[in-house]
Amino acid sequence: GEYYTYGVKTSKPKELDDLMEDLDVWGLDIFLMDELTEHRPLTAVAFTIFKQRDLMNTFSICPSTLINYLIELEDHYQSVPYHCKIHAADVTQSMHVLLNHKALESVFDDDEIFAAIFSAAIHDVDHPGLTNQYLISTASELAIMYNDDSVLENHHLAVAFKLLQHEKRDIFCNIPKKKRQLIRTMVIDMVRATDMSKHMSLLAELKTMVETKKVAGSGIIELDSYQDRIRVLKNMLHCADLSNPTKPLDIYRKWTDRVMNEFFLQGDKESSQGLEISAMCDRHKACIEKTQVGFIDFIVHPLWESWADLVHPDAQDILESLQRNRDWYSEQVENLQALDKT
Ligand SMILES: COc1ccc(-c2ccn(CCC(=O)N3C[C@@H](C)O[C@H](C)C3)n2)cc1OC1CCCC1
Ligand SMILES: [Mg+2]
Ligand SMILES: [Zn+2]
Repeated sequence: GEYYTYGVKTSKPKELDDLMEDLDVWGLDIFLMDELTEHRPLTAVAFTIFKQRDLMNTFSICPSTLINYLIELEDHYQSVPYHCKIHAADVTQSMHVLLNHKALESVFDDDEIFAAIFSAAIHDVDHPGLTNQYLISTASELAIMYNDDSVLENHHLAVAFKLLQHEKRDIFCNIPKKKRQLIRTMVIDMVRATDMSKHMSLLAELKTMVETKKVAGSGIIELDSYQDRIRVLKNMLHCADLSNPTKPLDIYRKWTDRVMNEFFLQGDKESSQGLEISAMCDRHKACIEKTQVGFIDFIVHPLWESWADLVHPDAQDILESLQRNRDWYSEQVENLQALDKT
């Protein structure tokens, strides 16, 4: 058919070739990827990563089955401002870069790499643009289904695995049963760990691993138990999910606009339903810049500082980018405060 090198149609093959040069670069312009792939950023990014990592051969996945699955998966991302298919593509590409850290070289095997990339691609599928707290407070169908426990994250997993149940989409069909179950277990562990309510315990585990880190002479980390290996992978996906503030400022600011839009739409819903408007969801009261400084200081920097310790010195440039962005948003807060005084 018309599928090109990257599994998708494009009217600008040269420009897409150039952009794909940056597939393993932190700060790839995922919004340009969305444009050049005619709004199939997730299919293009995931397919190309699978190809680059030779995962189709390793797991005997036929390209058309992978394309069929990725297109169906991408079509199940809702057109909400933040948790859309571009976010999924962004987290998948970010995961791909983190897996390339020198300190992690040849640490993970093919099963773990496949599970990690697959988890990133599916991790927010069918996200309604509402928070777990909102779904729980409104006794939504999803909250009832999942008994208020990691409601969205369990839903993303169920949708993603259900999409596999069609023979022309089942990318696991040639994987031996035992191995398929191991990969499924790892994927469930990783996606459940993207629930913000798990953040503090995940970070505590990461800090413990840093303190007890065993490093070979080459600087490569030694992880000898499943628990340790999955702990690193869970933190890696959580870092990728919380990577917006570490990207180039113009890209970060687009994500801020989108996440605030999604929060404000929830606030509008809450207001029209006579509910109390959730924190940061009131479009008439939010201070976007101040909230980003707080988000970086209390959540993003502590996490990335620990990650950078674990893979030292591989994430130094990421930390520096985060610091620059924090300073920029902090200056905006000062400018706004100065304005209030005029
Ligand atoms: C660019 O800005 C952000 C980018 C990402 C996040 C963020 C926090 C936790 N995650 C991980 C997924 C998650 O758990 N949730 C549940 C809830 C916190 O909404 C998040 C959106 C998703 N992602 C937050 C961001 O800003 C904060 C939210 C509004 C102002 C400060
Ligand atoms: Mg999520
Ligand atoms: Zn996410």
